[in-house]
Amino acid sequence: MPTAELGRFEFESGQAVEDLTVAYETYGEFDGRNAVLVCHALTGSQHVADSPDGVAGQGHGWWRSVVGPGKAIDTNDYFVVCANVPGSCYGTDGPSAEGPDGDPYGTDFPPVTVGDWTRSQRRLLDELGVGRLHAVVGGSVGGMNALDWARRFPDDVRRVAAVAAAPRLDAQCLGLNAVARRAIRTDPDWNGGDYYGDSHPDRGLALARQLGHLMYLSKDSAGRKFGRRTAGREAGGDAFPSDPAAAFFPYRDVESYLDYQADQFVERFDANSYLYLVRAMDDYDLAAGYDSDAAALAAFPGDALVLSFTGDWHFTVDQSEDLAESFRAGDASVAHHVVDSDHGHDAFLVEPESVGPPLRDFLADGVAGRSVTDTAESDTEPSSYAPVHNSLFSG
Ligand SMILES: CC(=O)SCCNC(=O)CCNC(=O)[C@H](O)C(C)(C)COP(=O)(O)OP(=O)(O)OC[C@H]1O[C@@H](n2cnc3c(N)ncnc32)[C@H](O)[C@@H]1OP(=O)(O)O
Ligand SMILES: N[C@@H](CCO)C(=O)O
Repeated sequence: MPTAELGRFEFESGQAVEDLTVAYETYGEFDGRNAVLVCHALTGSQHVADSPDGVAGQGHGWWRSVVGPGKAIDTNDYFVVCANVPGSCYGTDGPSAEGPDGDPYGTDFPPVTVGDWTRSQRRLLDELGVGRLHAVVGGSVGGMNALDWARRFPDDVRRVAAVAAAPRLDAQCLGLNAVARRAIRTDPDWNGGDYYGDSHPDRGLALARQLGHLMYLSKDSAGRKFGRRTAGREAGGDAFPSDPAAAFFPYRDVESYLDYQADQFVERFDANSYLYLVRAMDDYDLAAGYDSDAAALAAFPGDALVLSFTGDWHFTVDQSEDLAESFRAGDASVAHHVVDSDHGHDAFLVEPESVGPPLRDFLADGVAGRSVTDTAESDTEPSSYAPVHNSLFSG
């Protein structure tokens, strides 16, 4: 696994680490003009495409249907770079990494922000000899990371694609994320973040992720996947305490799914990293330090693709339309491409057939790309694309 030692790195919090290690992957050959930075989502890794050496676990590229030889982001044409963000746990320094005293940092690791991710990526690209990027592409909080590039380094990137993203999280998602973090911190095994070498706070992390999964589904996708079906009780994990009355009631398919996903997740992710990265997402505000989103993006002269999904209530089509309007106010050429999908937020991960063509053509020809559509040119009012399910709790 390639890593770069980036030297002293000062975080936006003012705290620093003396020698920041960043784990990254590259795919394809660099020709001086073809570098594409892909920014991963919350719990993703640097392994965006399948690795030729077949790394285990997260080596199974999380966007392998979109990035690779002959894929939409074609590694025969582009030099793709993906780096694990600071605070995460796939080889870049974060709470589970070894600190100066030889023990894991735990919660002594500095708080991280999306801006820290962008600055660490800039430093990594300098190490790799990449100056101006052809494009930055990111999904979900990776899309926020891509927007941060347009704001922070507007002359360093020709094209920016923000997929299933938004300028900031809304109050409902902030609330759910706050509860998710509490689930981790109230697990007795969390122990103030000092649990390495001991029992990990798996139950807290499982609950946090289950809340996350519910945010990434839509009512339609959850209804289609599970309905109200009953699952075999033997399918359930025994991680959580039960009560005698529970035996009278069904253990449902949706519960079984959440238990299964949580079991998988606690095997691959660190609880402190989850706390750190969710906070970074919550904290991100495109307009921070500016009067407005438009002012924050005003210096970006390139092409911008805003790609949203009708079934996504985590980052809504309306938020993407506002973002596109903010780009339109400046010098950027922008297209807001709306995908009609009931998959929910994770549509960007599971619908390569919808995401691939506009991304491919945007990388090739910018907003003039053949498959790229724009709400400003469509007959349909953007608001008519608004997701039906604005609230997790609406009837
Ligand atoms: C960059 C990044 O995003 S990070 C890395 C990838 N992303 C994530 O891990 C995010 C969290 N995961 C997800 O959101 C989704 O699982 C995705 C997006 C990765 C895949 O979505 P889908 O293809 O729709 O798969 P789905 O969510 O239905 O999960 C399928 C798994 O759940 C299991 N499953 C489905 N229904 C049930 C059920 N009722 N009970 C128990 N298990 C179930 C399936 O057997 C399957 O197991 P497998 O993965 O071992 O084969
Ligand atoms: N499900 C993805 C996207 C979250 O926004 C992840 O966990 O990384």
